[in-house]
Amino acid sequence: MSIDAVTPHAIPQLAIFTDFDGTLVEIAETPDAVEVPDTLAQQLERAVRELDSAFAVLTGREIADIDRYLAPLHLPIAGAHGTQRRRADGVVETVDPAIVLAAEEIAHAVSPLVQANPSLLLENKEGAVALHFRQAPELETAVRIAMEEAVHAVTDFTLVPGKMVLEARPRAASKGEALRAFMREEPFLGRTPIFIGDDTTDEDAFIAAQDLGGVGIKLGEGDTAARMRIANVASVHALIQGLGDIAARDREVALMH
Ligand SMILES: O=P(O)(O)OC[C@H]1O[C@H](O[C@H]2O[C@H](CO)[C@@H](O)[C@H](O)[C@H]2O)[C@H](O)[C@@H](O)[C@@H]1O
Repeated sequence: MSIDAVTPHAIPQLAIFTDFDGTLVEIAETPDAVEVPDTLAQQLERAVRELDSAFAVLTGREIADIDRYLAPLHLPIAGAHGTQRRRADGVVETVDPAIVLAAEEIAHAVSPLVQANPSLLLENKEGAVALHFRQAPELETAVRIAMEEAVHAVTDFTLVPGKMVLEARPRAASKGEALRAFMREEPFLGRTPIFIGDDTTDEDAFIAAQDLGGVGIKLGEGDTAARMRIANVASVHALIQGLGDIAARDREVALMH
């Protein structure tokens, strides 16, 4: 085969979606204690460039949290489990005030349990609530009961278990729906999605990526819909770097044709 017969793209043009906690950074004892490597933002910036900006974070955290950890990057982000979304053009979609209010009501309803047990940690996010029991694993059942009661008192919210946390989010929002929304827009449109995550809250997005012809990559063990696995956070960083390298090489080959 002559070199002219080689297709310009060695792999399909990719859109990379990644989770944050447990995937881009190691899990820490509390949400504020995560250690973000100094080089992470720079590493991501390069991959973002090589992938023509088809790179987004899908996270349970709020968008502002991720902006702070990945400064000066301002990536497309779905925050609070898909309740918030900042598109690639920088526009942040407005969260329905009824959803914001319902989340506040849930947080208010579980606050007596938190006041009685200061080792619990409540995160009151825009349109979602997380109740962490990492510092008090013995309170998992009490957390579940309180969150179930609180969610039943509002409309259209559901519970999602995470790592030593129980979260409430709107039924209509998920990382899967967020991934599908990004994929309908430039610069993601027409690309092949890859989603990397580590948690049960990532399952919707594994399924969405695979429905759209791409791949879900699960970090760690446990049942999953993802077709591929990756061992640890360091391997995720290496994978993102490698995919950036391939995109850069494909671009060079394409320029030669
Ligand atoms: O979707 P993610 O980006 O993985 O975010 C999921 C939740 O992550 C955070 O909680 C988890 O990470 C903490 C720091 O490592 C850890 O202390 C906690 O036990 C984990 O559950 C974050 O605080 C939540 O808001 C996110 O929804």
